[in-house]
Amino acid sequence: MKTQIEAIKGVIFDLDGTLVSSELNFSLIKAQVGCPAEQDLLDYIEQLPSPYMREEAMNIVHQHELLDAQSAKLLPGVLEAVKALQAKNIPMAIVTRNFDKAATLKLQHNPLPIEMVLTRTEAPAKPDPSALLMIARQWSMPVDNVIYVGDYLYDIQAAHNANMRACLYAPDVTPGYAEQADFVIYAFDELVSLIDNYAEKVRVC
Ligand SMILES: O=C(O)COP(=O)(O)O
Repeated sequence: MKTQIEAIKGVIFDLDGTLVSSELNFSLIKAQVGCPAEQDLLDYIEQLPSPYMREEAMNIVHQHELLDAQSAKLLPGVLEAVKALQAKNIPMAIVTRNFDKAATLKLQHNPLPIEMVLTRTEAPAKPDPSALLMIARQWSMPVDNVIYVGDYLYDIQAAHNANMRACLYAPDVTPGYAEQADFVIYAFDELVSLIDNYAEKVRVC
């Protein structure tokens, strides 16, 4: 049986560790809010028993995120790749687990020609696919035509939860979960070649 591979017509990016550098120390943040190392930080905060405890914990997270925003820098090759995709009229968006103020600051300090940005303030955090699906809907684009590019397991999971293809950006070490991604890139110029290979025509294998 032939499998049809849909063309890539839209690209959604993760923010931290993909477009910009991040020094968020999750071990430290978890220790400060009392979250067990193996538990997801946001899930842990959400299940805290009182609004006061949730607010206190979230304030700590916000402080770390705002501090991180001061030092975030565009990663190598990002601007060139984004401009190349813009020149090809590929719609682009950003989905991040950051809260809105931190994401806004990071992008103010590191401007990119990408207007649509969804944070955990606007949509449930990854690996929930809601933000990715909202963007595909906004673009009126089938999810098969959209790729999500990120550097972490949650990014792969969110893409697959949205029935999109997942592209892992792994510039340093290739993690074990890389095998779950549909594509792995080690540098940003590879993304442009990837889109070129998949943008023009629907390939059948
Ligand atoms: O703040 C985080 O948890 C990570 O942010 P990201 O989704 O942009 O990688």
